[in-house]
Amino acid sequence: MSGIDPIDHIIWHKNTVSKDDKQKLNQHKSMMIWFTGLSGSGKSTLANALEKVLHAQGIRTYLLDGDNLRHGINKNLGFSLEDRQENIRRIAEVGKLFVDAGVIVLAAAISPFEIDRKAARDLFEASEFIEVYVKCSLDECEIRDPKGLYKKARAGEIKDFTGVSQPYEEPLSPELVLDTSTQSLDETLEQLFIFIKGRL
Ligand SMILES: Nc1ncnc2c1ncn2[C@@H]1O[C@H](COP(=O)(O)OS(=O)(=O)O)[C@@H](OP(=O)(O)O)[C@H]1O
Ligand SMILES: Nc1ncnc2c1ncn2[C@@H]1O[C@H](COP(=O)(O)OP(=O)(O)O)[C@@H](O)[C@H]1O
Repeated sequence: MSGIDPIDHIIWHKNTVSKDDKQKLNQHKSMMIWFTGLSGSGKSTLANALEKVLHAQGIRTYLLDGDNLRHGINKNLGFSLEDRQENIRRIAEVGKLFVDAGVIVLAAAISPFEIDRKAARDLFEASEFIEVYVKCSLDECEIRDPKGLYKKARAGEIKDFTGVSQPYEEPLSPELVLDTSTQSLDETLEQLFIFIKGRL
């Protein structure tokens, strides 16, 4: 290796139509709302419910769901620590493009490691990244088991399963914590909507 990074020869070209211009056209700010939590905690349910409310108010949104992206852009990734890191990196980078396009992005991914969530956060301006910890006890997630995955993980049919055979690190300083073990969907959605409305 020559020691010269190819990135040294790639110069950033500033786009003529800025993020600010796009936000003005949309008449709202753009941001990344990042949902993290155990499988079955309620990330997808809450993200879909919030998107529906925002969409009904004429707000431009896009939902990046970890499960869905693993059918396409992330289909070559598994659940090792390295693959999860790359999964989060891609979701965050794609989300950044949407935020740049003036859109409110909702990303729902387990994102179990603080270091990967921090790397995602660092791609955005401070006010643009809202980390929502969808908090739910492992016991309750296992009772819900909406996809039957905990049962399979306990039976040893799925390895590296978050909460069972791989850790979930609770967020250190999320913007919002929603406790779905003790509160209904309507209650948690209301808290979330009030918080986001204050940032629009
Ligand atoms: N080993 C293992 N561990 C955790 N989850 C697993 C695993 N294998 C498959 N699944 C299913 O994949 C969904 C998690 O994908 P994510 O992209 O959100 O994961 S991560 O952010 O990279 O940790 C997760 O979706 P949710 O249940 O919606 O969280 C599971 O349905
Ligand atoms: N307050 C709540 N918020 C979100 N989901 C909840 C809540 N209370 C119960 N649930 C239920 O928990 C399950 C969560 O599933 P899901 O949204 O797929 O989780 P995740 O995307 O985190 O894997 C759903 O069946 C949902 O109806």
